[in-house]
This record gives sequence, C-alpha cells and structure tokens, in this order.
Amino acid sequence: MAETTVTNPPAVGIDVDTLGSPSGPAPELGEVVFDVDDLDVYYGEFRAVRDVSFDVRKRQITALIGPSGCGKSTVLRTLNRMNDLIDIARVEGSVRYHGVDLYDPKVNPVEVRRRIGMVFQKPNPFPKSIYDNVAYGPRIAGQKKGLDDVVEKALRGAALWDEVKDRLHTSGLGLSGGQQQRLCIARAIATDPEVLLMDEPCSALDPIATARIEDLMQAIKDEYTIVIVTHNMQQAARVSDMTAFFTTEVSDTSDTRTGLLVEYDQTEKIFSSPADERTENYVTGRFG
Ligand SMILES: Nc1ncnc2c1ncn2[C@@H]1O[C@H](COP(=O)(O)OP(=O)(O)OP(=O)(O)O)[C@@H](O)[C@H]1O
Repeated sequence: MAETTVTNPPAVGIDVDTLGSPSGPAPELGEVVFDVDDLDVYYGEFRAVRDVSFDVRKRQITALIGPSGCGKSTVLRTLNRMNDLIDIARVEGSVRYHGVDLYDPKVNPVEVRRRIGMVFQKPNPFPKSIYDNVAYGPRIAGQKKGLDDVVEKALRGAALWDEVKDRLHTSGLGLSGGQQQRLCIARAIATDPEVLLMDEPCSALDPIATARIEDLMQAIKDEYTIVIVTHNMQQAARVSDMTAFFTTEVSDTSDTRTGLLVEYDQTEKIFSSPADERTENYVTGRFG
C-alpha cells in the first residue's frame, strides 16, 4: 500500500523539509523509514559489524536473524541511538530516519528515542504501579492532563487493559512475565512513537505468552513500524514481512568475529528460496 505522508513531528533541530526520502518511496513497498547505508559498528578497536545496508519500510515488521554474536542487537540499537549509552561504541556509515541523519549532532537523542521506542529481552517494568509505568514517558514529556486516557489507550493497545483495569495502582512487578512484557509495550507506545524496536521480546516468555505477543505485533503493525531481533526462526517466519539474515566471519589477522548482513529480502523468500547458500544453511538448521 502506498504511503507517503509523514505524520510525526520532525526531529528536534531538523527542518521538516528535510524529512522524507529524497527520491520518494517505491509505491509497492511503502515509505522508507530507515535507510541504513554502509554501517560499521565498533566497540573500542573491535569491529562488531561491517558494511550493513538495508531499508526498513513503514508499517512492516522487519526481523533481524542470525547466529549468536553476529551483531543483530548492535544493529538494532543503532536505529534509536541506544549505542550512545555504551561508552566504547562507535558508529560509522549512515543511518537515516525519514531521510534525516540520526547521528547528525543537531538531532536530539532523547527525541529520537521517543519516536523510536524499544522493548527489551527481559521484561523490565519500573518498580512502580501499572499506571505509573505507562504514564512515565508522557509525564517526562511534560503532560499533566488527560493521563488517564493515555494510560487506558496504551494498555488497550498492548492488549492488557482487560487484565489490569481493576488493579492499575498495584505494582507492575506483580504481573506475570508475559503481562510485564505487554506492560513494557504499553509503556513504549504511550509516548506515541512511530517505530518499535524489539530485542528478543519473547525469549523470556513461555509459548502462550509468546503467542500473545506475536498476536499483538500483528494487531499493531498497522500503526507502528516494527523491527524485531529474534533467535527464533519460526517466529521470524510467522510475524515478519522482511527478514535480514546476518552471519559472522572470522578475521584473517586475529581471532575476532565480525558480523555482516548476508541477505535481506521478503520473509517468504528468505525461508523458501534464499539467494545465498549461507542463508539456506541457516534457515534449514544446517548451521548456527
Ligand atoms: N557493550 C559491548 N561491549 C563490547 N562488545 C560488545 C558489546 N555489545 C556487544 N558486543 C560484541 O559485539 C558483537 C555483536 O554482539 P551482539 O550482541 O550485537 O550480537 P547478537 O547477534 O545480538 O548476539 P546474540 O544473538 O547472542 O544476542 C559480539 O562479538 C559481542 O561480544
């Protein structure tokens, strides 16, 4: 479905006219939200990933898969500058969000993380009430009125409202693991982001809670662009539209492994007729 409207406000310090893909979206694929080009990420001297280029399209679910250590989480964190929080991390190449260089010094990383929310592997509610967990982001942003509505909408959006509406002022830590993860999703969507980054969001959950999160992802994909890191290939195949397969290569000169993107395509293609033998070996379970 063609989608050309930029509905979110521009990043702080960036002219709205600079938003939007310069060459315009490919209509059949949807608007480009992220344009990652020739990305290298270093931790100190160690190059963790190299030469990564791919596009993320609006309102699609994009899965990053590959063996342990190939840099999936590292690449995911570059999409909302979470790597800034790691002292020794350094990013080279470009990550454009609606055509704006996310690493431009004029871009405010706090605003970036409001628009591009993140859900982590282990559910991490704050030791606060369910209500205060969800209201946290809007309050930080200065919102004082209408919080009840924001909290209800976010909890409904995360398919948790019916389970918690009578205990909003009890601790978020009293919820089950799956409920806690949906609370974290509610917290992430309460700030009205455009994008949700999910770093193995189901790996700490049982199959039933996992299925609920996968259903939730399908239910909210019309509103959000989602990028998910997963170890679970069935999950990538079930939920995503596009899949990026990463692997590692061993350095000629040292014993270090650097991650690289092998293949990026529609999920169906990656799992049924991948172009690269390394992808085929991985998705058929012969490697990794
Ligand atoms: N904070 C850090 N400091 C130093 N090295 C790091 C840091 N985070 C990741 N790395 C290294 O970068 C490489 C890529 O790690 P990353 O966690 O991105 O891979 P991954 O594919 O997500 O792995 P996994 O599937 O095991 O979570 C690894 O060699 C890892 O040891």
